Amino acid sequence: MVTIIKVPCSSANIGPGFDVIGLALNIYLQVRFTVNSKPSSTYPLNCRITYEGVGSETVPLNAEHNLITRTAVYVLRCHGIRAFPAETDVHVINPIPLGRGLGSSGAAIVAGVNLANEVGKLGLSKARMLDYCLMEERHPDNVAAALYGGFVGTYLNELAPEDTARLEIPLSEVLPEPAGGVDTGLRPPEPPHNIGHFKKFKWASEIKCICIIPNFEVSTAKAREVLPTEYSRKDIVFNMQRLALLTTALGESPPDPGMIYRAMQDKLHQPYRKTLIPGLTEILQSVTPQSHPGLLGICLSGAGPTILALATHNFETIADYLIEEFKKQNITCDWRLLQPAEEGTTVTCTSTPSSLAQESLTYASAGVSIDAGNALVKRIKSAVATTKRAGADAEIGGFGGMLDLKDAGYTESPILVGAIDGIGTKVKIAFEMGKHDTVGIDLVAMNVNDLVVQGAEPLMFLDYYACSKLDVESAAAFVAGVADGCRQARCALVGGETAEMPGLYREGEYDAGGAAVGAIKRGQVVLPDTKSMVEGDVLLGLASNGPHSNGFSLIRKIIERAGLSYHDDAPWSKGQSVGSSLLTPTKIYVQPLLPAIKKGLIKGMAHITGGGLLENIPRMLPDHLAANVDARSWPVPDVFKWLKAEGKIENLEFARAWNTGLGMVLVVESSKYSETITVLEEAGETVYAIGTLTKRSGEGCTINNISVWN
Ligand SMILES: Nc1ncnc2c1ncn2[C@@H]1O[C@H](COP(=O)(O)OP(=O)(O)O)[C@@H](O)[C@H]1O
Ligand SMILES: N[C@@H](CCOP(=O)(O)O)C(=O)O
Repeated sequence: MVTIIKVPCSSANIGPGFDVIGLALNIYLQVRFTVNSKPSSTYPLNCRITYEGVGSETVPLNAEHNLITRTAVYVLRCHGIRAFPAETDVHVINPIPLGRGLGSSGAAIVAGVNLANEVGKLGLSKARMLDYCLMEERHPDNVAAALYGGFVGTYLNELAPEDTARLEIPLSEVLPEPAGGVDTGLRPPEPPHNIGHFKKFKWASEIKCICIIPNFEVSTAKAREVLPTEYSRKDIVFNMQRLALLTTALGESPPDPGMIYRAMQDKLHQPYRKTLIPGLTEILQSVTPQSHPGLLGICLSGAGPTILALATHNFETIADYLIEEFKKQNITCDWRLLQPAEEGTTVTCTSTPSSLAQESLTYASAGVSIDAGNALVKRIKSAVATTKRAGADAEIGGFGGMLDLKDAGYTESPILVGAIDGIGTKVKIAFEMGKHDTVGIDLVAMNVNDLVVQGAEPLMFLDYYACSKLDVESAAAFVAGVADGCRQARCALVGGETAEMPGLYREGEYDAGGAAVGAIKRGQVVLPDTKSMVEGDVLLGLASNGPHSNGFSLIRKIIERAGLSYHDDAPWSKGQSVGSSLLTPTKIYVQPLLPAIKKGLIKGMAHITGGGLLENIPRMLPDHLAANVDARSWPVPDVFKWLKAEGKIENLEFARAWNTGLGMVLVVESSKYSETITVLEEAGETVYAIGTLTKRSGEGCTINNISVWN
């Protein structure tokens, strides 16, 4: 049996709530343990620790020194158990940055108390566990949020003098060096009952947390040493007034930026901590809801140095700006877009086959949440409805999606065309950036662009979203992107599938695919019309949006080899991060192309995806004709120039891996090419005459003057 304890990180104080309020956020410490019955163990306290993630080089793996296991031993000893059962295997997976004000120590302590509760079968209530946590971390904000989840307010009892004395007794009395004393064999002092109290507040779902995480640590202990021991009545009243309003204001939809921004001011801790965090005051004052729409408020996260900016939109712009402000102090930062972890600490057991036979199982216990699936359907209904078109109402919930061809304008039976595709590894950049609302556009684009090259009008779309554990927020953002793509292509999103498959995908990741159906009116030419193509026909190229949705395995390799993070500035695009530039959605060419198709201006089209110009152009040509393309006739976008140079990509490989700046290539009769350009330019396209068709003697596509790419 493997038991998994999952504890969220937390942001404490939220401005005026020093030592009072905490917000659990969705980065989780995981402690997995098994107890393997053995007569004895050679590990200290019978516990073997392995560790992966943040701090793997610094966090001690000796159970007497490690914060998680030391905390667990304290709780066990309070219950007369001197050590872990022989032999306990503890594996820690920690993605929480240490010493940055995101409650890593609070999470470790909560995990330790839960670990003791599980291995010792102590049956402690959460309230009692909070008492134990508070023996180690004396401020309740982080531990209460991590234990209970969500946005919490806390207070500690005023203790009797003897209890205060006991509270002061540090862990060192019960644990051997270096924690302090020798193992006396005595029971350690137990915490008084019900020391900590908490209340959960509402949190408006549109408020997200931008965490700007500087590349240096500030220990919470040090950040408490710089605080005064006494405050003026004026400063205390200042904070209390703001705190009282803030806790309600953050639960109201829509949130009031003016109120929240002012209510997040503080006079009790931030002004004193500026000595530890260069530029803190200036950075906190550098953004307002007026200067940065979407921003609600900004403060130090916990004891810092992380900055917490609450916002409803424009997350990346706000983050980029704050990162630039830190740069002025020569501090580099990482950033994360986080959201509240409502559930708090969870403990799950993965049973071995023999114990599995004993339990009453549920679908949820196997990791599939029907409730989350239902919540997602509710969330996406309105976005899906915006894709309604003639013939389809785009209402989800049925077993199959429908479209009435007659209502869609097809009175005679049309030719139906289907396409199916995925996004590829571009999704991995969405995971890195925590931005899920554009890859759905890529998914639609990859399909509908394939339909339109046949001359078909896209009519309906269905998407497939598969993940390990369904995160309603990111799945809803993904579907909003799909709906956006469908609106651009004017096709109805008539259905889809969300598959939650624990164990199949990595946690926090997903994959997506989709299929589109379109139609060609009876009598209209099906493209490519290879019979009509002749030598001298002109090739037109339509500008792309950079790398569309293929070639990303190579792109990711180049970025990795260049040592860049996706949050770093894009070397090829000022003011944009690597990730946001690469997430630019694939261009959807449907609406600009359909009028030109209807006018009979186009003989054939090639959607430039994997295989690039070299492989895709010949797909639309007859065997006797070849494309002669001049590499000087269109500009290669800066992103491609940088990728080519950084990856030392040879010219022919370049023309095969990516679209080089052209997302679509058209064959047009030479007499119609200027009219076609006019029609396409009027529809907003950038068009280049890139070559002509000639008699084929060898390759189906030759790129001349390719050396301009050197
Ligand atoms: N998962 C963990 N395992 C062991 N020790 C940890 C873990 N997480 C945090 N700690 C300890 O807590 C310290 C950070 O605590 P603290 O200064 O309170 O910062 P934070 O703001 O991250 O809570 C780390 O340097 C480390 O010693
Ligand atoms: N209220 C405490 C919160 C410390 O949080 P951490 O995440 O920095 O440990 C304080 O401000 O000292």
